[in-house]
Amino acid sequence: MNDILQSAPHTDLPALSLRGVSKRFGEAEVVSDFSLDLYAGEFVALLGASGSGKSTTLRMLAGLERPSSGQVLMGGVDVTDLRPAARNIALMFQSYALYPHLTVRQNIATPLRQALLSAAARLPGAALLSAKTRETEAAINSRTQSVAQMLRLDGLLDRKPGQLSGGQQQRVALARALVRDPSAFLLDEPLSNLDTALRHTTREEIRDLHRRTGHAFLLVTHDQADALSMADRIAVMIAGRVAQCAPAADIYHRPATREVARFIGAHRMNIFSPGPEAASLHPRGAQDDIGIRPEALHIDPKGPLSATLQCAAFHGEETLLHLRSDSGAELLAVTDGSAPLPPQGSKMRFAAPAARLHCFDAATGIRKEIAA
Ligand SMILES: Nc1ncnc2c1ncn2[C@@H]1O[C@H](COP(=O)(O)OP(=O)(O)OP(=O)(O)O)[C@@H](O)[C@H]1O
Repeated sequence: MNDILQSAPHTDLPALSLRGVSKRFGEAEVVSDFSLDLYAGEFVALLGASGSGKSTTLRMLAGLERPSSGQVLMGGVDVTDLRPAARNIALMFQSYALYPHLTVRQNIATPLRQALLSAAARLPGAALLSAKTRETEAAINSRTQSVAQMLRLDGLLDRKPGQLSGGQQQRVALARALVRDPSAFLLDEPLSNLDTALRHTTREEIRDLHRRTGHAFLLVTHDQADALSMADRIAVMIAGRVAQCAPAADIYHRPATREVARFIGAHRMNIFSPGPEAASLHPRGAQDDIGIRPEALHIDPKGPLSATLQCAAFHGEETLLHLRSDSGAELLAVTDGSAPLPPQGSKMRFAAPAARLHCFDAATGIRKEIAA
């Protein structure tokens, strides 16, 4: 009993590892040769477009799906063939599906009751008959109370889910996932049902929970703002493969491939194919692709890049300029929302600091370093 209530031992080995894991459904390989180490205390986000294989990866970690090849390890032990219940992993899905007829206390305690009490001992009144059941119930109650306190739910324990706000329900779901003190915590799009304001507070809460528990957290999301704001490292998944796994700032400033560059960033990176226009930004543009983020371009009458304003979209703090470059490429630039703008159809010129330019091999799309 105490084994389940105690924290997982902290070792130097990763809490969770994927070693060359692939998954095929029929002919289609939806996850290819995926390797990742997740240590206790780390928060990693698996970020990718819909269909890139994120949930399948998470399901293989949780034991809900068997890899076609490769291994899943926990604390260095091969768990590839272990069923979900035998892995000490908490999984939280998009819909947090609380039991509506149970109180918050009962909802949180359910995973422990199922793990620690027999079906007979879970019946109402069973605790009156057996001292052992009473002792287990007391331990479950105390653990429930401490997890509820951690998530600021202790004043709400006797309410039913229907009497809670969306954010409170979310915290109950987190508490229920945490109550068994898992060695890893997997979150599958946990914020997708929340409105914008609640999303911001819940991000903070999950981040805070991670700091306080010291567990290994893996978040699956298609929303880069969620990944950037919560995770220490982001694994960008493109078509079943990890295209890059690095801290958020590295992925933004030094994307490993053209695809990652286009995927990360509030606005899609401008990427020029080799030619005079790319070469006007950097000599390497004669043979390589040159990229520049819209937010790194600035209006400069003497700048090398000339384009025609197609339309401007005002967003308050900033204005998005949709332009067409002289070679006919679409171009996006961001300017200060308070700056006056020329009328549609005007010719404008832009410059970009050399340090903000990105260079990619035109054939493979792989990043090449360029001197600033
Ligand atoms: N049981 C299954 N049988 C066949 N194909 C499947 C199965 N589960 C997933 N797939 C396919 O595998 C691919 C990856 O799906 P997955 O759900 O892992 O992607 P995802 O990145 O999590 O997407 P989303 O963000 O939309 O949930 C998709 O093309 C999906 O249709």
